[in-house]
Amino acid sequence: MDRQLLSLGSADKILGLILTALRDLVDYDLAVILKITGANTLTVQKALGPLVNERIESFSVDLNRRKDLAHILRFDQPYLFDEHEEHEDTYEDLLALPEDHSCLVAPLYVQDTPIGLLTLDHSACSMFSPAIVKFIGTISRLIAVIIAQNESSQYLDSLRRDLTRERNILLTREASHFQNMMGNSPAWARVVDQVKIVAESELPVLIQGETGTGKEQVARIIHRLSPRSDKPFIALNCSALNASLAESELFGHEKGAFTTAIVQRKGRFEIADGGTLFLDEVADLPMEIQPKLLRTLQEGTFERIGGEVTRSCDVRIIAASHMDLKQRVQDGLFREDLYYRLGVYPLLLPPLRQRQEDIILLAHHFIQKEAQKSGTVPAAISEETVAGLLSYPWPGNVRELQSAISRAVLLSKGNTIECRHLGLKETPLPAEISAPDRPVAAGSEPQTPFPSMVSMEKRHIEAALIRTAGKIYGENGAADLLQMKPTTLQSRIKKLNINRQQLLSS
Ligand SMILES: Nc1ncnc2c1ncn2[C@@H]1O[C@H](COP(=O)(O)OP(=O)(O)OP(=O)(O)O)[C@@H](O)[C@H]1O
Repeated sequence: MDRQLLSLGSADKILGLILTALRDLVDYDLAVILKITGANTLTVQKALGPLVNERIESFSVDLNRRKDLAHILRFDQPYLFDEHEEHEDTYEDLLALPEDHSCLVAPLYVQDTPIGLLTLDHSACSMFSPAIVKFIGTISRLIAVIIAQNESSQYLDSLRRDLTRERNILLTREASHFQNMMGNSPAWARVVDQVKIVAESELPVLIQGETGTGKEQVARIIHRLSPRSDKPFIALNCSALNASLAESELFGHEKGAFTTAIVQRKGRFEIADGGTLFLDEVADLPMEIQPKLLRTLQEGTFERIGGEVTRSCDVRIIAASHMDLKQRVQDGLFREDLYYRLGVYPLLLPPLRQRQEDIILLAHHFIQKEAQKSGTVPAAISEETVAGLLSYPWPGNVRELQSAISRAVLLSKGNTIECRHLGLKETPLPAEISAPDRPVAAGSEPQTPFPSMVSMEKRHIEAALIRTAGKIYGENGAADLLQMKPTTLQSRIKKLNINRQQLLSS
């Protein structure tokens, strides 16, 4: 549509255009469009012509009092006042009109409903011929449609604004859910996408990933983004639970059910009713209890230990494991049917070494958190430290990085963090989940080339640019973050062929 048409804007502007155009066709001294508003009141929307004054522009009249106007409004046709007929002036003496003048009033109808009035006045007599009256009859129908159309588009506009506001609130809320789960790498972006999708559903989710990759955090975010967010999120760590303890934790017990059951206790299923139950380290759940869990998941019912009442519950299950659960099934340590029940939506969290772009980002995030805690300026990190962080395999993933940074901030005593402050030791990687990704033992054939310093520097600068949304200069700019001169940073960006636009849109 024509941009000018779209920007016509307010009703006042549109009605002004209509009355101006009308004046080219019909000679008038005053043309007024009034609208029926609220409690049977006619209110001036727009007035034009030499006789306009401020009082006319703010004029409104109660139709219960003005029976003459109410009567005219009952019929969808213009009414021309007889010039010699005694009639009450529409604008109740606000106009200085001679005794004999021309006055035409046309109701504005949308289908069968009157929505307002168009009045035309002229100081001279006999200005409105029958042809003009007929023409005004037609034009008033068009004016009515335009007014109604404008109102509905304003209504749609306000709805759109409300929806946008609502969407922004939701997005901010969603963004705040992810704010402690940092990451810009493609691998992490895929996790975030999946989390958003699965959160809206009721599907059971099985989160797998090495230790410290953020499984519990992700489970909490799924719950917070789900329709169950106002109901409880209850977590149970299944490791180190024997069968009877696991049963009691899951389903509760009645008083006296066993020697130590001195009081009755609800289980996690009962407490989580309506919400989400997070079964952490589910691979460790004793075999004996697995059929009972399966039954509850299938039927939504359970009994407390020592209880006879069958209770029902409505619980969404999110399970997590740092072990490969399928392998546990193959090893005969986990029931296959339960595995399929829990793993309807599998979510694999990438290890930190597969999120190279995030390592420096997370390191800065944790440095900042430390600085916030101690009320000091965030520590800087040396280039050697950056290379060290990027080449380390991070068997303990984000948790290990977080601990390394906390330690380094302490040891560096407010100075630049050096590699030695991190205290990283080469450790074998966990075998369970990331077999294809294990590091190459010294002396054996490397699977992937060791990253060069130049590629590390490029990644580091890219991470800083992503973090500052491409800003180089000034406070909180990438140069500030990297503690280098902005001009030096710019020349490095050029030299390393970093395309800021591409980087930020990817
Ligand atoms: N993307 C991330 N951004 C910021 N912090 C993170 C991120 N991922 C994990 N963390 C932090 O790392 C720590 C470990 O996360 P979490 O406990 O969720 O991991 P996990 O996979 O459940 O660990 P485990 O297997 O040992 O139970 C937490 O302090 C968490 O806040």
